[in-house]
Amino acid sequence: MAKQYDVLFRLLLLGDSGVGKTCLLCRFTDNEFHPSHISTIGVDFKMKTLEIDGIKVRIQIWDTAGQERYQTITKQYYRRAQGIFLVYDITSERSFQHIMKWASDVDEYAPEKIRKILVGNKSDESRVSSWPTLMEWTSLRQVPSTNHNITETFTRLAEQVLAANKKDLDLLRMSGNEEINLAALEEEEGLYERAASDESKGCWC
Ligand SMILES: Nc1nc2c(ncn2[C@@H]2O[C@H](COP(=O)(O)OP(=O)(O)OP(=O)(O)O)[C@@H](O)[C@H]2O)c(=O)[nH]1
Repeated sequence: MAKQYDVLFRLLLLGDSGVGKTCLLCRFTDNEFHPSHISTIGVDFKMKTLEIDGIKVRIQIWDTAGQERYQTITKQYYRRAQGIFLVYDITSERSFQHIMKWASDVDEYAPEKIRKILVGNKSDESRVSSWPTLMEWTSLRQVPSTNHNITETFTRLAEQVLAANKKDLDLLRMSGNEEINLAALEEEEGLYERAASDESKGCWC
């Protein structure tokens, strides 16, 4: 049987409630958009496979609730991620200001090697947050930002995770591993199953 992927890893969507994390994910995996805001409860995930430089990359994308009351739960997922999207809404300065808080939580709870990308969502709206502030922030924190389309945004972070783990991947490949699971899913079956059973509740679009 042909193998389904060469490498699997986990990405996490973080940001205030309402910035559009669930919609970003649904547009990426199912090409669907729904106008209503139904807050995510805890966490939810979807999978997608991309091909990058001839490598089949399976990504498991975790959509976290932006609401404060779920943050104890969602923080538990940081340390299992290889890449993080810090999402804000370009029409909400407040959501951009809160990025500092999200980023410092990532620094505290996520592995050092984690790759981050800043995403300004709702680019179809006319009000845009202050670009000088954005530039200052991204250069200070060395976090790249993106104004690309959805697929490009997910692909860009996946490329960065691949590049960050290249040495380990090469070693694993040389030792004959067929499918390389950076997310080490087998250790977390309970977590995985619980989230899967909640999927219909958390993400309807
Ligand atoms: N105009 C516009 N609206 C968007 C866009 N993306 C999302 N929205 C709207 O923003 C609202 C919130 O979107 P969600 O994806 O549910 O937000 P979320 O960040 O997942 O929210 P929580 O689950 O509460 O953390 C919804 O009404 C969406 O329709 C976008 O690109 N443009």
